[in-house]
Amino acid sequence: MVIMNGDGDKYKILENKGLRLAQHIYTSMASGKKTFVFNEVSTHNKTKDCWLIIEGKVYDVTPFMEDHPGGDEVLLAATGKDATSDFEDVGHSDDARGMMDKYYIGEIDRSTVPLKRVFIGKERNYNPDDTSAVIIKILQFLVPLLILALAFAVRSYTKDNSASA
Ligand code: HEM
Repeated sequence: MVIMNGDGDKYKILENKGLRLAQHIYTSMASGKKTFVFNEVSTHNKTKDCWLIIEGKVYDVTPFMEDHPGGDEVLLAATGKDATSDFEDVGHSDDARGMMDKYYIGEIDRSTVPLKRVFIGKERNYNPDDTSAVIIKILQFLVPLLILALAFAVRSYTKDNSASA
């Protein structure tokens, strides 16, 4: 099953021992550059050696760290994971996106990226034609009516009896 979040990102839902995991589906195409595995990219997480994964591509932003307008700390904090949503959430300009090519070093092997847990809500068995719910509603009216009718019957029975006595 494939779902889409509010930002238009697509996720493939995988079931694993009752746990639902969502794997980000990237729209970018492989480009013939080197393909890295996640563990390799993750080791580049220092001030003088910083690689990022954004939309399925790997960027070596080491030379850009000092000049990054958002600071080097945010870049470091975005290492060791898929930084796509971090990058998107900031709302980077077209200029910023244009700069990315300079730092692009290859693709990430998507199957090696740890799955991200996303909350997709509880499944509800909502059924507008739920007959049991309709029966309960009818019973809610009928039961008090039956009790009332029974009370009247008992009352008129005892009245008749006392009148004939
Ligand atoms: C190759 C990767 C990146 C490039 C080339 C880049 C470039 C830029 C540029 C040019 C700006 C100035 C504002 C703009 O033009 O949008 C900026 C701002 C910023 N960036 Fe990045 N960025 C990158 C990755 C990231 C990542 C992964 C984060 C993590 C959250 C991040 C966080 C920020 C923040 C917080 C600002 C400051 C926004 C503000 O104060 O308005 N950037 N970036």
